[in-house]
Amino acid sequence: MATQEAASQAVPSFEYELLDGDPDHVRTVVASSNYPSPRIEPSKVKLRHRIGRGVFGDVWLATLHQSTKDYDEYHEVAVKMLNPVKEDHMKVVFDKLEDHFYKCQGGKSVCRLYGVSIIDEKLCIIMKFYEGSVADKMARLKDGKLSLPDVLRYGISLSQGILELHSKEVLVLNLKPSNVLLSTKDQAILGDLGIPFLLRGVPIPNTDIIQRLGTPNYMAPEQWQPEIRGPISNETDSWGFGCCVVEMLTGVPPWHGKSVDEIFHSVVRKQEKPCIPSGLPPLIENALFGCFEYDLRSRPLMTDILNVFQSSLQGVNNDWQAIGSSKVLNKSSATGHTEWFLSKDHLQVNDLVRSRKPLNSCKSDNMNIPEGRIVGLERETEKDAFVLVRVRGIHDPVRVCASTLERVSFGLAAGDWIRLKEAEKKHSPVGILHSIDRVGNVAVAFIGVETLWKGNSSQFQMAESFCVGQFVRIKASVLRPRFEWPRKKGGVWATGRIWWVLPNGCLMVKFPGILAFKEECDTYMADPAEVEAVNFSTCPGMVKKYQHLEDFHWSVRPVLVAFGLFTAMKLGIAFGKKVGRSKVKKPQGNLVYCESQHTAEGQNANNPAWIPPPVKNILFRDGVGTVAR
Ligand SMILES: Nc1ncnc2c1ncn2[C@@H]1O[C@H](COP(=O)(O)OP(=O)(O)OP(=O)(O)O)[C@@H](O)[C@H]1O
Repeated sequence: MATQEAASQAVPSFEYELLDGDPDHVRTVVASSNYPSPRIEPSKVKLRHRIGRGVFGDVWLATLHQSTKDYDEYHEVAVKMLNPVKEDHMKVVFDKLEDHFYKCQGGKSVCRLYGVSIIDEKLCIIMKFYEGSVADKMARLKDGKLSLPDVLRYGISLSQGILELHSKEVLVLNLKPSNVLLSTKDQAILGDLGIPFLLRGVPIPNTDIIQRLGTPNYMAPEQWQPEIRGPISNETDSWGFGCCVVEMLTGVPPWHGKSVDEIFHSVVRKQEKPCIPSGLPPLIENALFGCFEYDLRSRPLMTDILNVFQSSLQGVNNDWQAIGSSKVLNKSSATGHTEWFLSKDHLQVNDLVRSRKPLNSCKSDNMNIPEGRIVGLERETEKDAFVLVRVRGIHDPVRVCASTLERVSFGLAAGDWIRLKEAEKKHSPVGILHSIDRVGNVAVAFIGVETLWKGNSSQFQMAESFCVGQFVRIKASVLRPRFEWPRKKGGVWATGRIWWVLPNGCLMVKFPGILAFKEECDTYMADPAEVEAVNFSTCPGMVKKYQHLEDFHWSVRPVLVAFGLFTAMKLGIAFGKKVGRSKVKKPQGNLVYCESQHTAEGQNANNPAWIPPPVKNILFRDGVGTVAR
């Protein structure tokens, strides 16, 4: 209560400017006047009834009272009342909310905001009331599906709204049909202006509620544990957008009927993707496939999606029908990069370039151009554009397909492994470079940071790179690794094989040398700063080399033991036979005991191939006995 009073006292009175009496044009004068704050006194908001309850709070229909000395006005508004936050965080979050308010102002395709307030000790966003959402419209239809032209139309304005937020460095993270509102002109309006993004890291008093960064059915893989599997970035919203479109087309939300744990298992662990209905225009289908790439770097940006939707709108008709669903195909090129990945950086004349490494690979298979400079561009076919590269030692410029080259600035290219010169405690010092511009500004993903880390190339040096298939082990100097890691008998760190590299450099490691009975227990994570590569050449001595061989598969040891036994038996048999034969031929004592026969009957009785040829008669020197078989 104290917080609320304090907030209310601190809140300056809020003024509106009414244009032509149209509530659509009620706009705050805060931004343009002397008023420093969009805060609205709680007494001016009268809650009427609750419209709905969401993961991050409730939405109410309310009346906003506005009075000046000249007039008294009441406006119908919607109030998003956020879930309670801890009292000692209230001020910080309220300040953030205020800042968020300014950022989200003025977009054409985003929900119009009127102000922020604290009502009943809960943070509130006061916004324009819209007639309904895309989810409401779908609920009114018999099969719940929208027509393709409607989906494309809504998709266009939705992507414009998302782009407006991205331009202010705000991520939405909660794209779903109930958060796509509809204007009176049936235009899609982005209704959730990044509430999960705003509230990330803010503790809530109710510890029973699991805080998530979105709504499970619509969440991208990195959104589940952004500090570990991140970063969350603009492409995270591409996944959410794809989910929205699939639901609009099919009438069914992605992962419908699955529990939160099951969705996590499908999306994050098994790397499954929502099903895309077949029969869509190829460009749309291709963009949707791209939205569901596991590695966010391979997904399209909102501008790419907007272009595709705009160009597909002409020429589609209402007759489209969802025919079954198609699984996502891997559309990566020879280097493992999608067209969306490649479209994120365009080469220019004078750029330093080198041959592009395949995705998650340590070395380029084809280092045709170890280093060169672009001296000419061919732009006729943008997608497969060719460039002319001047390479040292070659007289004429070489004509190369642009997609096989990567730009190198300040010695770094997107995808490189880099290490911070001055380590920070809260995150790994080793990360993956996501982008570098021509003046050296970089965006890097680290374990321990939820979003992309922005800085300058001078803060980094190259780090050892890791790739899928490599064997790694925790460095001996690391006593307590960031993530759990198995040990071998005797307490030494086990060696595992990299199975996947996440966009922040987090290594997903399997232990083929350890027999795991549960699927969930067979994958471990590792901080690249804490591991070292292991291979035959770095294993000193035969014992270490043999131990490394055991890391390849848990069956190596049993197979080798069996092989050893087999060899021992074979040798035994051969030796026994020799001895036996020589004794039969040259009997010297009363009793001739055939050792090889005994061995074969005892340990390999089930294996006829191992039994020596039947012995009909064994002669004793004195001719007393015969053993028949
Ligand atoms: N400005 C608005 N005008 C009219 N209806 C709105 C407005 N904002 C939200 N709604 C509607 O209120 C209902 C509840 O919204 P809310 O955003 O709280 O729930 P949600 O979308 O299910 O969950 P989340 O909290 O994850 O966003 C939804 O049906 C939504 O369409």
